Formats: sequence, C-alpha cells, structure tokens
Amino acid sequence: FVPSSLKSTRPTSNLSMVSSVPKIANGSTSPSPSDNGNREWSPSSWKNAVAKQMPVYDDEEELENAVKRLEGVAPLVFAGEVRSLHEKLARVSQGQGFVLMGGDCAESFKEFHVNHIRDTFRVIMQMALVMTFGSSMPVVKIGRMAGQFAKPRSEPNEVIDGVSLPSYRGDNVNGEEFTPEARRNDPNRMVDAYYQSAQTLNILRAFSTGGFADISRLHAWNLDFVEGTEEGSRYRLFAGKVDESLRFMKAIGIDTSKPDFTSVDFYTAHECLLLPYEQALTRQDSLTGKWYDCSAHMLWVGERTRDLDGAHLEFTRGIGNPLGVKISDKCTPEELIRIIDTMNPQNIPGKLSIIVRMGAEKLRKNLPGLIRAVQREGKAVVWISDPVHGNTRKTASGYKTRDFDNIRAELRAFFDVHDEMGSHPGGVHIEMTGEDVTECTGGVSDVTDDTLKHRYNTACDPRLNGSQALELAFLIAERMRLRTGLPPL
Ligand SMILES: O=C[C@H](O)[C@H](O)COP(=O)(O)O
Ligand SMILES: C=C(OP(=O)(O)O)C(=O)O
Ligand SMILES: [Mn+2]
Repeated sequence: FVPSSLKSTRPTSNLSMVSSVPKIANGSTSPSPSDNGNREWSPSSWKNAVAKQMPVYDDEEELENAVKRLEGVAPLVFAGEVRSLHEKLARVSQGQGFVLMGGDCAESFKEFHVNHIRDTFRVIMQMALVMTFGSSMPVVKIGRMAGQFAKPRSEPNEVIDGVSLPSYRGDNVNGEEFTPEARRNDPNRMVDAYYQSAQTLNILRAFSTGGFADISRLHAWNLDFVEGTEEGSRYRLFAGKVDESLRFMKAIGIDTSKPDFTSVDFYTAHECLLLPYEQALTRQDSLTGKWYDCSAHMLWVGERTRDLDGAHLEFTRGIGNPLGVKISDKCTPEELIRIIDTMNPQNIPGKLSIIVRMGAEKLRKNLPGLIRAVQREGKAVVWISDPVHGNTRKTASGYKTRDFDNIRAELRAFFDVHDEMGSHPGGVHIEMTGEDVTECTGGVSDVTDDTLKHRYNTACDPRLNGSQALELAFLIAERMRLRTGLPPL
C-alpha cells in the first residue's frame, strides 16, 4: 500500500535533495507555489504570520550568519527515508500497526554522550519488541532524538529569589544556567545543535543497521537497573519466547542473519518550533520540486503553537514530511478539522498524526467528539496518545514530576475510547530515557516525591526511566493484543 501522493513521485536518488538551498536571511527567496493548498507557500512564508514562542535575537546580523551557515550544511535525512516513514504511517492510519515515539523532553549539550543515546535506543527497541511480539503488529519506531532541542515555555521569564531572567528555551536557543549570559538567545546555538544532531543520527544509524539491533542479541539488551525489577523478569520471559521462535524459524530453514532480523528502521522527529532552524534545513527535491524539512523525518507542531493563522502551521503546511500536531482539551472538534485541512489538505493517509495529550479524565470527555468529527469528515489520521504532557505536577519541594498511575490511566482511557468509537489507537508518544533517572513517581521503580532528588537530570520535563517505559510497553501490548483477538499475555 502506497499513499497516492507518493505513487506519483518519481524515484529520487538520495542526493537529489541537496540541490537548491533556500536563502532566508535576506528574505530574497522567490516563493514557489506549493501543491499543498492553494495559497502561495515558500520556506519563509511563515514570516508573514505570527510566530508564538519564538526567541527574539538581539543581533540581527549574528542570526543571519548562523542561518547562512545552516543553509550550507548537509541535510540530516533524505527523501527516500521520509517516504518510507510516510508509507508506514499510512498503514497505521488504516489500522495496520502502531507507532512508538520516545525520547528526551529536551536533548541537551551537557547530557550528550553515546551511552545516553545507546540506552534510550535500547529501551525503545525493548519496548518495540514487547509491543510487536505481544500484539503481532508492526511497530513504527521514532526517536524524539537528533533535533529535539527547542522548548515552548509557559512563562517568558523565570524568577528566582526576586531575580527575573528569560526562561530557558532549549539548548539551541539559550543556556539552562540561571545567569544573564546563559539566558541570552544565541543564534550560534542552532549550529551547535545541528552538529550534535548529526552525531546523534550517525550513531543511531550505526545502532540500527550495524548489528546492535540484531534480534538474536536481545538478551544483551538488558539494562542493569531493570534486572532486579518485575519488568525485567517479564522482559526476560518475553526474550525467551522470542528466542524460541527464532530457533523454530532457523529449524524450518529461515535465514535469521538476513537484514530483516538484524537491522531496524529507526526514524527521528522533534517539535517544529524554532522556525529559522527548520527553514534553513528545508531543501527542495530537484526531481519532484517538493520541499522537505531535512532536520528530521517527522515534525510535529506543539499545543502552544498550533494556531490556525500562526507561523507554525504556515511553515508545516508546505513541507513534504509526515507531520504531527499536539491536541489538548482546549481544541474543539471544529478547530481540529480546520487544523487537519490546513496541515493535510489532500487528506493523504499517513501524512498527519493527531497527538492527544489532556489527562485521563478530560480525554474520556473530549476524545469521542474529536474522533466523531474526524470520522464524519472522512479524514485519514493516525491517533497517537501522549500520556505525559497532560499529567505534569509540581511537588512541595518544587520538582516538576508526573505520576506513573496518571500516565497509565490516560493510556487506558485512550484505548477505551478507541474501543468505543471503533477507531484505531495508532500509537504512543512519551518522554523517556534509557537511564535510571528519578523524575517521574510510581511504577515498579517506585520513585517517590522524596527520592526525586536522587537522579533528577532532565533539562525540561520529567522523563520515564527505563523500567517505567517498559512497564508502559507491556500495558500497550496487552491492550493491542485484546484488540487483535489474541488471548491475554
Ligand atoms: O515540553 C513541553 C513544554 O516545553 C514544557 O512542558 C513547558 O514547561 P513549563 O510549563 O515549565 O514552561
Ligand atoms: C512541548 C511539548 O508538548 P506539548 O506541545 O504537548 O505541550 C513536548 O512534547 O515537549
Ligand atoms: Mn515536554
């Protein structure tokens, strides 16, 4: 199955996208019409709309120079990869598969290390294995990685002991440290973020195809700190069953050393927030004339910037990548349909994912109406649950945290509502890390308000640790299993 828009696309060589680099700093790029809607679109047409959450830079020339440098760098992803993700998402929109998106709330310069990337990648692989084996459905694996830097904030300023400074907006904008120097918006950080993303993607590609993801090595994927937990034992039990299946396959003559068994398709995504960066990485495919944002395979627009007449929808409506949009309880069914019409005017399956994040209670109340509107209008979307962003709370001692029970409750509500509505629960989007952090409370790892301080390392929102993430994977596998008519695990 291939989405119709992709069928008509002539095959491109990977190099076809590095041609024609748009100029943006001086606004001299002549807009070329996009086939995505009737209005003229260009990589810089977002500048005519209101861009919320955008850092203001105090030195225009410094910004222009940084953007120029980025216009000259190599794209991080290529058209063929983007299309292969699109095809997989199209299948999910038709009920065949499940999306797993996960990674840090904010990648940081300080936390950058190959072990950090490896551990997150490994937990995503473990989760995917549990979900695929448990549900007998393909799982599309997407990392919130290699570009997830910019953060929208609730407050423009942060006040500590009577001192007010601009809020931290992600390492590609300013620094976390509470000093005027660190909190200055520095456009050169975009260039640093690009190079870090390139390194991250390089090692992710190596992990995906170089043997690390070989399914016969899955016992080696165990994480030390998951070992002693109930999730660890459940995972080992699963790994044993998969091993047995592999031995059976070998016995009947299937070659399990083939790439199907030894490598995985792994994609990247991040919030499309910092538009000068995204614009500079947007390149035109010389064969098809389509524009792609080559900073990631998939981009999503956040809850705070999804205004119909805003810059973020203007930018994303013109790019060929699969898109997502975050939706809270503030979004009405009518508004959702207008967002869909803007971001996916041709109603191409797999093009748009609706990432719902509102907390269990509000979700049970609001999601049915949103699904009903989508069904009535015949829109092809992928429904994804982000069960973390609607469940953030502050502890008495000031830590931002999330309770595992609330996250699990939102995920259950998501599955329940889709069961009632006859629609397909298409995926999950979580903030997680493979490390043994103490940022979210509860779950088998039993973090409490008092122990949050032990390993609270996040640069922004609290992440699930490896065992909490695995626990969610088992829950998802169980629910998907029931839907496919398989007996409980
Ligand atoms: O990751 C999402 C947002 O950037 C984050 O939740 C905002 O957090 P804040 O409410 O502390 O600004
Ligand atoms: C900013 C984020 O989410 P939302 O737009 O849902 O608040 C995020 O995913 O980090
Ligand atoms: Mn977040």
